[in-house]
Amino acid sequence: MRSLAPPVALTMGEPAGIAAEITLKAWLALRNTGSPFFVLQDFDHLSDAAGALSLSVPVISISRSDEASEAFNEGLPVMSVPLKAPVAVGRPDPRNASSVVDAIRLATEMAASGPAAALVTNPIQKSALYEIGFCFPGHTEFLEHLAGPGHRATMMLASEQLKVIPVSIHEPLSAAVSGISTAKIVEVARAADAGLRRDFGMERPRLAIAGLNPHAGEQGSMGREEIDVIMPAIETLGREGIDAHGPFPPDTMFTARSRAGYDAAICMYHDQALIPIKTLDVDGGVNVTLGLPFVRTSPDHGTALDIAGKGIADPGSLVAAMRMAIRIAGHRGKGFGE
Ligand SMILES: NC(=O)c1ccc[n+]([C@@H]2O[C@H](COP(=O)([O-])OP(=O)(O)OC[C@H]3O[C@@H](n4cnc5c(N)ncnc54)[C@H](O)[C@@H]3O)[C@@H](O)[C@H]2O)c1
Ligand SMILES: N[C@H](C(=O)O)[C@H](O)COP(=O)(O)O
Repeated sequence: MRSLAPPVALTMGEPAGIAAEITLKAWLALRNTGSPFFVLQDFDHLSDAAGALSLSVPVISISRSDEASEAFNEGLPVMSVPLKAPVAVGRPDPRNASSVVDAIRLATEMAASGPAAALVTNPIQKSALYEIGFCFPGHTEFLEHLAGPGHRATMMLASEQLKVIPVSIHEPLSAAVSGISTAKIVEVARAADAGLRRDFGMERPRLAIAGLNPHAGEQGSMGREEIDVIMPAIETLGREGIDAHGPFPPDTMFTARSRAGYDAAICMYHDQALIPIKTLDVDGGVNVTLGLPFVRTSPDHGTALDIAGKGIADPGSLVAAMRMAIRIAGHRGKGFGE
């Protein structure tokens, strides 16, 4: 099948991790589906990885994104972003960090200006990037910066069974807890509501707002954040016409029965959100950034340095990220059907 829509741009991620392996496997899964993508990666590194892992994937060099759709049925299109140092499996090399960042910048530019329908990012090893002065805790914050003033990035992780949006992202738990405010909860819930309408076609998303404390505070006897901070946010959201309810006890709000009652959970901190979704379906979960002027998704896992080069990496989450990026691009009028 051939697609007339622009291809998806995929970044290289951490070269010492599993990114090349899951990229090659994603091509095997998505070839002939009419959902072309190309990867910004070092050509030789990818070819070597295909050989070392015995994956029968022809790697095709392209210089422009519009060559990708034609090439995709024959092999994996690669727009070369050369690495600076040889890749040692499982051991990130800061000399390659600038290429990792360049790939994100280039792919973002293409997703923002039209040559790519969406941006999908492979996992990065943040510690390796910090060594060259990269000062963002993750893609989410970096992409918000690249999007420019007026854009607020909101992290959502989504699977068939659950969507979660944490109020704070990459900060220590103590700071996340002390930093919870009514204003932040309202801001994130508004972004979730808008993002679910725009990118997922929901008419009136039902948001479940998590509590912070055991038993959602047990009427104030186990913490007062629910009464003093979270409830006022829910009341504000209700006045704005946003369907938000809670605060729900965090230990039971992710059961199958509870999940049937809402479309997305607004969680008070990173792990409250990400533990349930990764536990339920790490191979089908996708990290989506809401609120950007371009579409961005990512697998929900990291660089998996411990299994790099072993041939056992599961490409499921990357494939799900590709499919979700294409669906969102379709909702935004940029994409194509599968
Ligand atoms: N989107 C991103 O860029 C992203 C997301 C999460 C973590 N990270 C980064 O990744 C690095 C490592 O993080 P971590 O160790 O917490 O999490 P991780 O997801 O890399 O690994 C956790 C465990 O899951 C396994 N695993 C991960 N992906 C797998 C796959 N596709 N198939 C089979 N097994 C898989 C790993 O082998 C490991 O045992 C950190 O630097 C972190 O910041 C990046
Ligand atoms: N918080 C994410 C997770 O734990 O899966 C991960 O760090 C990715 O974040 P970015 O998409 O901002 O890189």
